[in-house]
Amino acid sequence: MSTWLDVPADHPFGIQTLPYGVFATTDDPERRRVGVRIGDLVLDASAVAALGGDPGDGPHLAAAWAHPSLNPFLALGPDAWATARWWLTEILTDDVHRAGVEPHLHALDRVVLHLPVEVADYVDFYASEDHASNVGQIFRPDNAALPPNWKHLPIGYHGRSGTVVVSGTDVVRPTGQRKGPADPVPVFGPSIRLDIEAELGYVVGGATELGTRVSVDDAARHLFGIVLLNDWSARDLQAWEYVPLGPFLGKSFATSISAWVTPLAALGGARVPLPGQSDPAILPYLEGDAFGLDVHLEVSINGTVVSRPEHSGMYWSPAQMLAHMTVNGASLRDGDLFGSGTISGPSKDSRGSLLELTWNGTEPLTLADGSTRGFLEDGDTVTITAWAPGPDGTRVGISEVTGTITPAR
Ligand SMILES: O=C(O)/C=C/C(=O)CC(=O)CC(=O)O
Ligand SMILES: [Ca+2]
Ligand SMILES: [Mg+2]
Repeated sequence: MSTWLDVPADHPFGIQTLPYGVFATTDDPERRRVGVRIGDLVLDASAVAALGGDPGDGPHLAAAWAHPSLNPFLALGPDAWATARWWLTEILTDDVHRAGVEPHLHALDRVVLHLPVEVADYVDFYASEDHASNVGQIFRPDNAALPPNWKHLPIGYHGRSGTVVVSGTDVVRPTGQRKGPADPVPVFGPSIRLDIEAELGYVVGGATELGTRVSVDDAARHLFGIVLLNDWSARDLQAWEYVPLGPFLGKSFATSISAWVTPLAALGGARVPLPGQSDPAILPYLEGDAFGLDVHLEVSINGTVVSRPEHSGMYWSPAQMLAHMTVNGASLRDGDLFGSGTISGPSKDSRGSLLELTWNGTEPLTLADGSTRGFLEDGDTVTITAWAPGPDGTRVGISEVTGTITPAR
């Protein structure tokens, strides 16, 4: 499959990828609408859909895509998502559409990208066995590395959807309470253990009714796509506040996601079996087509690569997380977002947080400029990139998530 556009066949954002985002042009910054990335261009999707004509499926999508978020498109559900992808592929591959489409392509460096989704509910899971056992050893050295429920259910917590920000947004160092072992009483001030968590975020559509549940087999009908997600975490605030109700202010100050949502439909070639869940056996409601995803991540701080986590090693799959999230009858909303949890592998250079990479700051990392880090300093820029295998030996680019730490206010 090839496009009439001048995009190299090995471009990670070629015709095999086609992620969705929300953009405005620098000339007209107030008019936000849905765009589709192809190469280093952004297609104004609603403008092209509104042209109508052959192949004829565009017009009903034009209205959904004219909005400043993907939510109305997410609400249309999986059949419309499939039609849309087919239609976009058609207009970008058959050059009969070239004259109509070309005026609606904008250079990536002439647009501003916005938060792609108005995030409804945000949940973060804890699905990497290596991450969970590392954090268990660090935070709870007197207990077993994994909690007793860990292999029976995908553990998660509800986060703060209103502080999910788009890639490129600065992150203000959070302030709060901490109490180290040597402090007789809690201390108030800016976090001194500010960390990252490299994760995938799953974007949900096709809202469901309260009281119903979604099976593992049906989950893919609600999983629209993925983003890269950085769950910024203040480890000192977290360690003091989290017993017994779990993460709260230590993680709610900001969560960054990529500007482009990669549709699950682009990741057919990345589906892999899960590493294995036979011991202990899982309950039947968590069984089904629980595919894993072979996504390769790279985490860098100020340009130095510090880790290469592999999503394929995750114990729990997104379909199982979605089934678990709704097993009690909780409804799904268009724009729900859930995180995979920190992606860590067995080797030291595949850990997805500084907490693990530096073993709670005791084994600092050295960056290319010779400076060392236990945790993040003001001015540090953290960037996560990723790719997944696509059709015919191509790579599907997963758009980066980046953010810079600014001083506490
Ligand atoms: O085990 C803990 O007490 C804390 C774990 C985390 O901070 C990780 C978390 O947010 C879930 C995850 O990203 O895996
Ligand atoms: Ca997390
Ligand atoms: Mg967060």
